[in-house]
Amino acid sequence: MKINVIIIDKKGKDQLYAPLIEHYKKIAKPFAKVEVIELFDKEIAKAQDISPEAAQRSYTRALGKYLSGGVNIALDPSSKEVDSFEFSKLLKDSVTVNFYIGGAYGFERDFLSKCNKAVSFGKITLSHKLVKVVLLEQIFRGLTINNNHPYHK
Ligand SMILES: C[S@@+](CC[C@H](N)C(=O)[O-])C[C@H]1O[C@@H](n2cnc3c(N)ncnc32)[C@H](O)[C@@H]1O
Repeated sequence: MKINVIIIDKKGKDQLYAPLIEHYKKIAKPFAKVEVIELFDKEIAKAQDISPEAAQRSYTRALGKYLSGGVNIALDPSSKEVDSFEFSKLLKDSVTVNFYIGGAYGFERDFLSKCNKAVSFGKITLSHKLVKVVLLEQIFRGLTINNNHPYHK
């Protein structure tokens, strides 16, 4: 199984969280190959200076090319809240699952409508860097639930 975490973020800038991210990728290996794909370019930087709408459009442009392969799940604070057991079901019976983390201005409605599902980790807004860590822990937890591994107990 392949799990891609696709995030609007500058490459290699999160040294604070990098060891945790590597940790979760490593311990998930017996169950799935987890890859983190960071996307950021001049167009996104420029759009973020123009308006929230322009920023969201630039995120859709960057993320959109990944939508064609696998099950697509956006992380969106205003969508349906899921607990860890519901979350684990998102990982069941799929060859490829793509998770999307938005930039500072969140997602365009149009992008969310193209995903198979949008889920929330609660009403609080987490920084995109912190969401990445929380998501990776939940991915590992979900994989252990699905594989009956004691970690989730
Ligand atoms: C700084 S937040 C953006 C906040 C933006 N105002 C919004 O409503 O989406 C950056 C990204 O982190 C993710 N995120 C932050 N808090 C979240 C939560 N509670 N549940 C799910 N995703 C969250 C989302 O993918 C969001 O696009």
